[in-house]
Amino acid sequence: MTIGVVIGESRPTDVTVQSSKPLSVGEYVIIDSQDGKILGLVEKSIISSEALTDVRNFDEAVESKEVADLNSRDKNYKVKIGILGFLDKLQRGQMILPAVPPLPGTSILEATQKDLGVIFGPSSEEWIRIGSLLRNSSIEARININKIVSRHLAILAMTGMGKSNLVSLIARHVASLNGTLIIFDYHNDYENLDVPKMNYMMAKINPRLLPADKLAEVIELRENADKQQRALRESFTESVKQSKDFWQALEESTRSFGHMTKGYADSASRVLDKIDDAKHRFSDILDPDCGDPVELIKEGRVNVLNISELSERQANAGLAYYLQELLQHRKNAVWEKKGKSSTKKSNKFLAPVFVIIEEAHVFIPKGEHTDTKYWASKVAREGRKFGIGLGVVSQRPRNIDPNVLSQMGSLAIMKIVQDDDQQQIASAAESLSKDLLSQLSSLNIGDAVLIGQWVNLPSIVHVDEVKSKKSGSDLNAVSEWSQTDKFKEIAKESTKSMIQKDLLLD
Ligand SMILES: Nc1ncnc2c1ncn2[C@@H]1O[C@H](COP(=O)(O)OP(=O)(O)OP(=O)(O)O)[C@@H](O)[C@H]1O
Repeated sequence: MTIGVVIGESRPTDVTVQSSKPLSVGEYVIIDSQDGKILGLVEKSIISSEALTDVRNFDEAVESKEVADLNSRDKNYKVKIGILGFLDKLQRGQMILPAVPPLPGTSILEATQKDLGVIFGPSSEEWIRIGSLLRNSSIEARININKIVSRHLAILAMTGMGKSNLVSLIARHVASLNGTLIIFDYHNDYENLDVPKMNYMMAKINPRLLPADKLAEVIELRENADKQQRALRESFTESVKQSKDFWQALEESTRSFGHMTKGYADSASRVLDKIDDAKHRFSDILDPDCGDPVELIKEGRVNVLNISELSERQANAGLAYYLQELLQHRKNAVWEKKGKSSTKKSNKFLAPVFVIIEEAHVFIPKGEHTDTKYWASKVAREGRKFGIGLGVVSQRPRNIDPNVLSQMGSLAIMKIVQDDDQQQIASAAESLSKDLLSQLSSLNIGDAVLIGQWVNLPSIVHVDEVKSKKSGSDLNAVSEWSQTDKFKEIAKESTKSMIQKDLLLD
């Protein structure tokens, strides 16, 4: 059905159209050009009224409204449509723009399932459903999961706009494909994630496996306390690492270093305090007897590593360790497959893994060195060769390291209003056009702009809500307070009856 006609000047990249009804920004349409069907995206939509133009006061506005209501030709729907390429070529994955612009007078048609289905919802196994097109809601939106494992992913949005919902959706699909996913969960958002055979665990750090400077970080020695750093470094010997009782051996070694080394008694004693403190405060996290924590990750499963109990520095050291080890395991596995491995050690992670880092701006910050950033950049650069994909999730894209962000081959961007966040994303993602960028502040919860290699074309979609996901949703303080009130009554009553019982017993 014809819904518009090309008018005015027309270009190979965009046309202006007079339409029969208002069209939504983000809607796909077909331009029935002289050279074949072209897919277009509504980029601008303007409605004007002849009668209500140049109105000078309220009375005139009221009168003009009556005139406008009576005149069926009063409203004018003008639309700017961006040209995406020839439809048949896009359906085969090629983006070819017309050399000659569509002629003025060319008809604009509604896009059908047959036109769009192949482009936005290919049916092969690696394309997983993520939702539907926001403006053509009958069309399924799918993403290519292979591309995010090989070329990485960023999920960026203001808080509460649906980042963890999207992560949960991806996790479900990965689980159904028997893939290996590791989520570093900084706010304990995924404990109740409803995926089969999920492996949920507290992230642990085995102090024996750390280099001395990292051990200093996790027991929270001050960075510039040089003498304490040295005391720990010298005491943290191979025999301490191998000893049965790690903490005791480390303490003895530190004590003896303090005695033997002139001018270090006080520093060693401070290190001993720190060790004692860490041993008690972080007993759940720093575990010298947990073996290699990477061994606890299960292949072919969704693994959620709760890092919410770790301090920022500990989480950083922990994440860096996991990333380094995972990359090494994948390298060994790939080399072994190619018959180039020099180690006889049996490798874990024989198939690709996907790692998601929540709160990426904390661990991969702009303008500041962190170990996680070092390893994340390495994974971002080398992951493609070795089958380790990185997913970064953040509500503050402006604070993420731009180099790492620009290595993310695919992006899901939800509502973002801050200008500097938008600019940072725009400079990291070439395929984010100005028009799509301008859409970001008007998106609703669960709406996302998808760009990059995981989609055939940039698209605006509404992501499916993961209904059974209990995590992440805002808590209902009012209802919980009313429950607490009831509990208080019960508590009061039961205490009363106990007091009565006690009196009777007396
Ligand atoms: N696609 C969606 N459709 C409908 N509702 C959604 C969708 N995605 C998320 N929501 C709702 O929005 C709320 C916040 O979602 P979510 O926890 O995923 O956001 P978030 O961006 O991860 O937030 P935070 O930054 O606080 O972690 C939830 O209550 C969720 O049910």
